[in-house]
Amino acid sequence: MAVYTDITEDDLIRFLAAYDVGALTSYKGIAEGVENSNFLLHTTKGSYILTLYERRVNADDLPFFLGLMHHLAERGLSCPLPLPRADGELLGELSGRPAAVISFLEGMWLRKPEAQHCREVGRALAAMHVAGQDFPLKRANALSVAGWRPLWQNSEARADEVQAGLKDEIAAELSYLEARWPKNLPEGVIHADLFPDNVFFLGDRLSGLIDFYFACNDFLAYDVAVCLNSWCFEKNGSYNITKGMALLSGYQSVRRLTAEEVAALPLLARGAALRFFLTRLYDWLMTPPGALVVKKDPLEYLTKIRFHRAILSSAEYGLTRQEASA
Ligand SMILES: Nc1ncnc2c1ncn2[C@@H]1O[C@H](COP(=O)(O)OP(=O)(O)O)[C@@H](O)[C@H]1O
Ligand SMILES: N[C@@H](CCOP(=O)(O)O)C(=O)O
Repeated sequence: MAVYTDITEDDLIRFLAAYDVGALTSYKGIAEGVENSNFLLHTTKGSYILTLYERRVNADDLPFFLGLMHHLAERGLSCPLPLPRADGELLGELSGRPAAVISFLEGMWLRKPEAQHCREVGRALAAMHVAGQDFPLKRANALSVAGWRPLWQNSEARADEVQAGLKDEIAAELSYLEARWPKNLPEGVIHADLFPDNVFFLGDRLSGLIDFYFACNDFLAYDVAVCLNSWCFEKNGSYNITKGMALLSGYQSVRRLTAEEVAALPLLARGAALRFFLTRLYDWLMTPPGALVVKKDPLEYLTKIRFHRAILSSAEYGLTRQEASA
């Protein structure tokens, strides 16, 4: 359960007095998520999410995240909205953390997404990329290639505790990617963490995207790679090309990938897999015992790195031969 910071009812009531949300009737910590502390609030006016921003979120970045949610919602994308306080601010402070009240998004995330859901996610991702094009704020991706080595250096010495040989394999992978990482692909605002637990569905219909707290400016196709990794692999580690095909065709029904993006896909997918491997490895090794969070398995992402390493052509992800060789 991701509740890193606890709150008291008295503090919460005082905090909510600055918002037009009615009177608190109940609240509870949410047993999901990894990064921030989230609480579900019920008030006389409805349901809301209270988020306390934790360790990986830099308070200076919050205007970017919260502003982006507004920008996307104004352009018709379904995502939650931060509520303004009476003084017009979107952020307050609770239990010593920056905190916001966010509108409640109806729906559930899918534990077993099918190809049709992957198609919807591809479409929604591309719609987000298009809607983000005129977002005026900028935020560099702190977890892109330049951020991987410092992250690795924190875990490297203990990597072989997780699996023998990991230290050498990841060192080689990192050097390979650093030397070849693309420089000139189409850029824009990306979600950067659009995993199944950040996409809500009502029945088979996508009802919205949440968790914009890794959003940043980076290669658009890198976001596609993050989604291929998180939506199109089965629990046994195999890549499901039907899901890949659906996700890519859904994406391209809204925004076509350029020939350069298609050619870069295996490398981007490898990098995206390394990025999540590294944050998971760090958390695996560093999270203190007893912390109220479910740690995610880094080895799931090692399997994905190895899969992408063996890819010879982007057609293997589910692009048609024509698209893959254009
Ligand atoms: N706006 C929202 N509406 C409804 N539920 C939400 C909303 N935001 C978060 N949640 C719930 O909180 C959980 C964790 O949120 P998330 O933003 O993924 O946390 P974290 O930033 O810690 O990863 C989600 O899986 C969902 O159950
Ligand atoms: N999606 C990341 C971890 C971040 O968790 P989220 O709950 O913020 O999506 C992973 O799976 O490693």
